[in-house]
Amino acid sequence: MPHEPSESQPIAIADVLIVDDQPDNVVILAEALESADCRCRVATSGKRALAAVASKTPDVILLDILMPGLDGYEVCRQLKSKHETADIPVLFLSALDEPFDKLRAFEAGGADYVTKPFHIAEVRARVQVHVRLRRLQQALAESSLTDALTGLANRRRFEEVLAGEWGRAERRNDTLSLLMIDVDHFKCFNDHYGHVAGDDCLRRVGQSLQGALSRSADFVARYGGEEFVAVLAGLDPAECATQGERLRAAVEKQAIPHEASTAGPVVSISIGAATLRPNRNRSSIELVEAADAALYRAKAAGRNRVEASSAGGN
Ligand SMILES: Nc1nc2c(ncn2[C@@H]2O[C@H](COP(=O)(O)OP(=O)(O)OP(=O)(O)O)[C@@H](O)[C@H]2O)c(=O)[nH]1
Repeated sequence: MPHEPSESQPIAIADVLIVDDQPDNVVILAEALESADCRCRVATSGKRALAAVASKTPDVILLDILMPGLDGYEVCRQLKSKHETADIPVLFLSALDEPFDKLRAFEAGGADYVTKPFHIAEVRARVQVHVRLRRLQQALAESSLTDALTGLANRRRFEEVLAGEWGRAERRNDTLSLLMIDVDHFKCFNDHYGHVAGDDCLRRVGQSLQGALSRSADFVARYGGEEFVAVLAGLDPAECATQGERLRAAVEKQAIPHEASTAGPVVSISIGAATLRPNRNRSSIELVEAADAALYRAKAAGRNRVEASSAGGN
């Protein structure tokens, strides 16, 4: 369960970027915020602010509007137009106090607006609210991509990773492999040992799979139910089958008793392995279907084995 910051908890140190060309404002803000669990960085122009964000993503940005060169509105617009920086809350701090100015700030993507001369306690309180909301948003984003039972990536995350890796492999003219993994006779396991034991078994299988993948780029997810999936880049079909065999052996080595299985005395998995070289005439669905067909053959051939797709790596 992701940690959700609450009202009563102090927030962890927050990284705040102060963007203002007036040194006096910067000093007052930095002093007040650093005494309130914030680490402040300073940028004295719009251009420098964009560079500071690119080098390290802050939790909140305090942004002046009237600055030489890029003004605050434009800085905010540029941040909001990029996927990596779009979610950083921007709190405008400006001497402009007409409703029209404030509206422009919100239209540019601002999350809040404080007029100068500001009351420092108010700025501090608003920063804390935005840090808390940002942390909550990050925790929610994380949990929406995580499988609650096993802690592995979930199907949604898998779809994202597969699309990303497919594109990357296509650009590099590299191969992409998929392992479709299914626990053998899992219905019998549940019937024999109960669903709580079944859940524990799925957790342990997930851990084994994760632990057996050696390269940092290798990816494993729970596909759904008792099915898991792994995405591996840059392997030929034989290497992919070898990785599949590592996973199969890792689960078998856990030696989780499965008296009701006809595939063996312990919990085992069947794996369908497929490797393709992505190009623009192909879709990743082809890879999933090839691995799925190979998994079907692994089941039909007696389970507890790896079957490679006949599609090959080209
Ligand atoms: N305990 C538990 N069981 C689950 C979960 N998700 C799916 N299952 C069970 O997994 C079982 C899958 O059964 P089947 O699809 O018939 O497959 P199987 O018994 O593994 O048979 P084969 O795949 O042919 O070896 C069903 O009984 C589901 O209820 C879960 O999160 N926890």
